[in-house]
Amino acid sequence: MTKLDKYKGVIPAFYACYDDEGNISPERIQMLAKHYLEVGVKGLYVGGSSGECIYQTVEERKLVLENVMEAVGGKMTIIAHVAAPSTQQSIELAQHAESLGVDALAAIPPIYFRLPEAAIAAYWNDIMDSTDLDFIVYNIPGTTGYALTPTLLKQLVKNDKVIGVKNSSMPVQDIYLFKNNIKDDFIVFNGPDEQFVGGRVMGADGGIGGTYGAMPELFLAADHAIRHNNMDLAREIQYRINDIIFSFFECEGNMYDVIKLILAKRDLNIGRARKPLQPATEADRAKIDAIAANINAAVAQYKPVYA
Ligand SMILES: CC(=O)N[C@H](C=O)[C@@H](O)[C@H](O)[C@H](O)CO
Ligand SMILES: CC(=O)C(=O)O
Repeated sequence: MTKLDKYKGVIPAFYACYDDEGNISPERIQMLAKHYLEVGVKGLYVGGSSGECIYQTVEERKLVLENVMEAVGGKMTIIAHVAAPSTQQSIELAQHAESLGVDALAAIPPIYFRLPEAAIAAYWNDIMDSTDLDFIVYNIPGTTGYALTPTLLKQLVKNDKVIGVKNSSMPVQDIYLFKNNIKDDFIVFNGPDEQFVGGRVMGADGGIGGTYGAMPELFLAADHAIRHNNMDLAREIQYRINDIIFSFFECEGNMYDVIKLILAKRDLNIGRARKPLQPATEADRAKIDAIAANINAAVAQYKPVYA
């Protein structure tokens, strides 16, 4: 068992939990966190895209993390995503997360302005310098417009706090770039859920994903198949996962709103996605019923792989 084993596995990106008025719901946060603990995932990634972080205030984000920690802290690995519009707010969130006892911090690059790489490095280093926690660099060029380079990563890892990269770029070969020749005992998390199996084969140690929370059992089954070298089964499960993810995208509503409506059908009501994320439409409702049934069928089929 190495110090980094606690990060190796299936880590759902935790969804924003609101009450029926759209305010942060401590009860629903605790309910959802306990649900994932029971399902048996390795940890939770709190306050990322799936947590709708950019649509929440610093105070709201603190409340979210406090409730996750109260419900499952110490029982699962908790990674707090703390990037916020300013460095000052990001540091405030980082220090708050440290005071709650999370395992690690993660951050996207600075948002909105296209800043030079030196400013991006300084942003990540400022956050790292503000706590003693492990730090995960988040590479998600599709949404941030900045693609992490191995050159910058080699510079960043001079700081021992950097333990890994969450890689959400699309080329699976980027996992090789961030895994190979960076430093010993370095973690890469697969980002795109549609290529969880491909990323793992390329060397990702685990995954953090935005759709895991809708069907964690399928990712646990795929993870089990990979660990047991059953690649035909791993691929079969990945294809089933992808059919489900692509059906999310056939809805007019935003994926997170669609997923929330699916979770509500399983007695996991966490409210709706915040605007400007588009709400699911009436026309989506029938599709959502069918997707929920498809997820249930896939879970019934593949949960026995690991359970
Ligand atoms: C761009 C984006 O949000 N990527 C997420 C994180 O890597 C993924 O987990 C996606 O939510 C998922 O692959 C669905 O497309
Ligand atoms: C999907 C993901 O990793 C996030 O919520 O940031």
